[in-house]
Order: sequence, then C-alpha cells, then structure tokens
Amino acid sequence: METIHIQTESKNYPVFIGEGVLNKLGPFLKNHFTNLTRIFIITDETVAKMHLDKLTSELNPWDPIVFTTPSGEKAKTFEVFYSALSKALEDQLDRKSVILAFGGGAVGDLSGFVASVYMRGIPFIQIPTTILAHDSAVGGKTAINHPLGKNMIGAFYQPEAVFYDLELLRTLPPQEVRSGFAEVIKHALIYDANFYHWLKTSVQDLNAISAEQLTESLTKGIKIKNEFVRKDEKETGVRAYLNFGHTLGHAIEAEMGYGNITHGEAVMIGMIFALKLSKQLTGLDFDMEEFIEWVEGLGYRTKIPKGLAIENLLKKMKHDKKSIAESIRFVLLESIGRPILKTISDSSIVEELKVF
Ligand SMILES: NC(=O)c1ccc[n+]([C@@H]2O[C@H](COP(=O)([O-])OP(=O)(O)OC[C@H]3O[C@@H](n4cnc5c(N)ncnc54)[C@H](O)[C@@H]3O)[C@@H](O)[C@H]2O)c1
Ligand SMILES: O=C(O)C(=O)C[C@@H](O)[C@H](O)[C@H](O)COP(=O)(O)O
Ligand SMILES: [Zn+2]
Repeated sequence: METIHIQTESKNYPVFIGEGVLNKLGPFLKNHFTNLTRIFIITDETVAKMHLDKLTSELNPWDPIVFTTPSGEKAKTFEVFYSALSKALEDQLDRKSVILAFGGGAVGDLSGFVASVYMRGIPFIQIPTTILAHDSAVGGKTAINHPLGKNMIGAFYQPEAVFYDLELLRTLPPQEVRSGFAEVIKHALIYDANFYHWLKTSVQDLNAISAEQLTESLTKGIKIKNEFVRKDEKETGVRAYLNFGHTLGHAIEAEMGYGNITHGEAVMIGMIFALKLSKQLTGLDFDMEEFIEWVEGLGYRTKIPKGLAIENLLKKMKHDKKSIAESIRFVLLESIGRPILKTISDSSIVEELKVF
C-alpha cells in the first residue's frame, strides 16, 4: 500500500492506494470522526451487484444506508441528485454523518456534489472503483451534467480521504479500462515526458497490462494531478491544464448524449485534436502518426464519431468552463510536459474540424 498526500488550499487528505486497502476504512472512520451518526453509501447498480458486500463487510458495527443510482452517466442528472438528497433527508443524515462514494467517476462526481450541498456540506470519502477515477476521485471537482454542457452544475469540494482498492478494478470491462487509461495518458502528456515515453513503450495491450504497470500508472497519474491542484484548487490558473483534450471531448459527449461514448474515449479524440492544433500553433515537435498508431492499437477511436455537426460541437465548446465571453480556449502543448492555454478563433476551429 502507498499513501499519497493531496494538498489543497481548503484541505489536505490521504489517498490510500493498493490491493486490499478497503480494510483500512473501518479503522479510519473510527479515528477520523467523533460521534459518527450515519454512513450513507452512494453506489451504482453495477458496482452494487459486484462489490457492495465487500464494502459493507468493512463497516461493522455500523448499519449503512445505501442509495443506488443507475450505472454510468445516468447517475449525473438533476433527478438522481434530487432523489439522493431526498433519501438523505428521509434517513435523517446530520452533520455528523458521512457519505461514501463507491463507484466510478459518475458516482464520485454526484456524491461529492450531494455532500457539498446537504446541510451546506457534510464530509464524504471517495472509494473509486474504476481506472478513470484515479483522476475523478482526487482534486475535489464535483458535478452533474446539463443537456447544454458537461459538469455544468457543481462545486469544488474535497473528500476526507480516498481509498483506492486496486482489487476492485479486476472486474472492469475493456471499454472502461480504455476510458480510464486515456486520463493516464493525459497526465503524462501534460506533465512528464519520461512517463509518456515509458507508457508508449511498455503499454501495447490494455487487457494485458500487469498489476505493477497499472499501479505505477495510477500512482504517477495521481501525483501529477496533485501537482496542479496543490497550486490551483479552484482552477484560476494552471489547473486548467488538467482539461487537456476536454474542450472537444466534452462537446462530443454532450452532442452524442451522455453515456453514449465513454469520457476517456471522447477525451482521447479531444487530445488528438489539441495535439494537431499544437503542432500548427505552438510548433510542438510530435510524431502524430506514431501516436495515432499506438492509441489505435490500444483500441481508441481517433476521429470524431459520424453524424456530429461541426456547428453543434462549436456551440457546445462555447459553453466550456474555460471560455471567456464565448471565446474558446484550448489547452495546447509547447512540448510534452509543457502545456499552455490559448484562445482560438471560431473560424480556425471550424476549419480544423473540417479536415480532422
Ligand atoms: N471530478 C473530476 O475531476 C473528474 C475527472 C475525470 C472524469 N470525471 C467524470 O467521471 C465520469 C467518468 O468516470 P468513470 O469512467 O469512472 O465512469 P462511470 O462511473 O460511469 O463508470 C463506468 C462504468 O463502469 C462501471 N463500473 C464501475 N466500477 C466497476 C468495476 N469495478 N467493475 C465493473 N464495472 C464497473 C459503472 O457501473 C459504469 O457502468 C465522467 O462523468 C467524467 O466527467 C470527473
Ligand atoms: O480535475 C480537473 O481539473 C480536470 O479537468 C480533470 C478532468 O479529467 C475532468 O474530466 C474534469 O471533471 C473536467 O472538468 P470540467 O471543469 O471541464 O468539467
Ligand atoms: Zn476528464
């Protein structure tokens, strides 16, 4: 087991990462909280079926309340958000209660947002169950979606701790492994050229990745994320670099209908677009063909899915949280590990999308 210490302006907290770390949860709850009244688990249908017993067996002598959401992006709606709050009220959660977010990024984003507004904020703990959640469980971005844009309604709200039990990842289907790994590749591209080259040479088949390689990838990814949130918790500056690939990626997710493409798959397409823009606008020295060959070999789509209109994608990108007065700002790379933020005109984006 390794412990990574996340530092933010509002809170410092540990990420316990390794096989079997769930068994540290009970002792943590006993030590960390005085007079803990209720434990409220938010999980989704898939995770509940596969892993909920394992979690509840760690929670003796408490009798946790369980709120189960639909799986995937369907958890990040106003309706589910409202139902979760209603259940919390019905079951009389109070300020000495804790919410456990048990699932992937969708459950984590929803649960953190519920925790941030219930009685103006009660504590929560992230217990991620996907590869992608090495990103989503850390840093305190919480949100639900709106038809006009991804994660549009939310709050910055940090967890008390993150328990990342890598045993739980064994049941992930290939498309979720791929989705999660896109954020690992993102972390490498924006921060660490050596890590990127290591990934590119050692990961050729995501279904055959060794436990050691996965642990190394997730641990490095979390440490990189910490470097950005440590300096800029509320995204007034460098944290925006963690949004590499998301300007177009989120627009694709919204246009396709949330959940019809995985987050990581959409971000991968967005990263390829941003890399191409970078080559033109910052002089990035990067072998695009080699990159595309690598990621296609890993099973990623590398083009915008058919049927999406450029003008609709552009409209969605104008809603991006990095936009200022409707000017779209992209995270580009000057070199691997050196991101910048750049305003790009609508007409240039449209021209580039036409030939993408
Ligand atoms: N807050 C942040 O900083 C941040 C960062 C990145 C992504 N996100 C958000 O995270 C979400 C994506 O997260 P995700 O990819 O974890 O998706 P997810 O939570 O939708 O999970 C993906 C699918 O995998 C299933 N699943 C989860 N754990 C499993 C397991 N152990 N075994 C088998 N199946 C399992 C889920 O039921 C779901 O169907 C998006 O909404 C994205 O916007 C947030
Ligand atoms: O933590 C961040 O900051 C990120 O941008 C991480 C992203 O991977 C993540 O998808 C995040 O939810 C996107 O944030 P948003 O502000 O663009 O909704
Ligand atoms: Zn993301």
